[in-house]
Amino acid sequence: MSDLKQYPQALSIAGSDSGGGAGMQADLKTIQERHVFGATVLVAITAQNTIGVQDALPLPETIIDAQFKSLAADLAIKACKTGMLADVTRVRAVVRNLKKYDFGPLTVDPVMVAKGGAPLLSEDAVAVVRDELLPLATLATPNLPEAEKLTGLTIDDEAAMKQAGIALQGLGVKNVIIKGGHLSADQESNDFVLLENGESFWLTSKRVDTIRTHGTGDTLSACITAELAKGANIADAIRTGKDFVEAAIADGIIVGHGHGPLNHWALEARRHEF
Ligand SMILES: Nc1ncnc2c1ncn2[C@@H]1O[C@H](COP(=O)(O)OP(=O)(O)O)[C@@H](O)[C@H]1O
Ligand SMILES: Cc1ncc(COP(=O)(O)O)c(N)n1
Repeated sequence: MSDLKQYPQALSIAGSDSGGGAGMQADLKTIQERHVFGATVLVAITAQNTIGVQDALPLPETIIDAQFKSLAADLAIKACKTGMLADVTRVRAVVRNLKKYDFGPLTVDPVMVAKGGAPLLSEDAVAVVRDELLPLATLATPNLPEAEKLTGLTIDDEAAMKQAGIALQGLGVKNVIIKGGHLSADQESNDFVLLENGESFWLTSKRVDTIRTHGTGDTLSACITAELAKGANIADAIRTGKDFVEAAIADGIIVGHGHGPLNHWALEARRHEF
C-alpha cells in the first residue's frame, strides 16, 4: 500500500503579477492554502507591484495552446478559473481550449482593470468575453464596473446588483456573484449570489477600511475554484470563498507602498488560534 497522498487538482488560466499579490500568484497561494494542487496556464506577463502595472506582455497563442495540451495529457484537473486574458486573441485562444478539454467547472473572473486603473483587458475583448467565454462558465464573478460593462446597466446600489445578476444569467451564465467591493459608500461589502436553481442570497461582511485590497477578486474566485475541485457544491464553495477573502482582507499584512496584497494565511491562522 502506498503512503503517497493525493490532492485534488485545480487550474488557473491568468496573467502573472510580479508583485505576487494578484493574478496567477494570488490564485496559486489561495489554491495551496485550500489544500488543493494548483496548475497554471499563463496568458500574459505583467511587470506590476502594489503601486501599479508598469508593463504587460500577452503570450503567443501557440504557447497558450501548448500549456493546455500539456495539462490535458497528464493531469486530472477537477475545476478551473480564468483571470486576466488581455485581448481578443487571448480570450479566443482560451475559449478554444476550454471547448477542447474538460477541466471541470469553469469560474470566469472577468478581470478588466487593475486596482490602480491599468487596463488588463482590451475594450474590444469585452464583447468576446460576454458572447464566447461566459456561456462556458459554471460561475461568473464580476465586480461592479465589470458587471456594468457586461450588462450595460448602471449598478450603484444593492437593488441594481440583483438586476445585474439576473441580466448576467440571461447571457447564459449558470451561477453569478456580483461583488460589492466597489460600492464604497457602504459600511458593508456585500456580494449578491444568484444560482442556477433560482436560489439567491447575500454574502455579507463588514467593509474593512484599507487600501490593501490588491487581488481580492482573484482570491475569492480561486478559493471557490479550489473548493469546486474538492467536489463541494456551488453554494458551499461560494460561502467558503467569502470567508477566505474576508479573513485575508481583515487580517492584513504589510507588503509594498500602494494597494498591498492580502493575507492568504489568515483563515488557516484563525483556525489554529482558536
Ligand atoms: N474593503 C473591503 N472590506 C471587506 N471586503 C471587501 C473589501 N473590498 C472588497 N471586498 C470583498 O472582496 C471580494 C472581491 O470584491 P471586489 O474587490 O469588488 O473584486 P475585484 O477585486 O474583482 O475588484 C468581495 O467579496 C468583496 O465584497
Ligand atoms: C495579472 C493580474 N490579474 C488580475 C489583477 C486584478 O487584481 P486587482 O483588481 O485586485 O488589481 C491584476 N492586478 N493583475
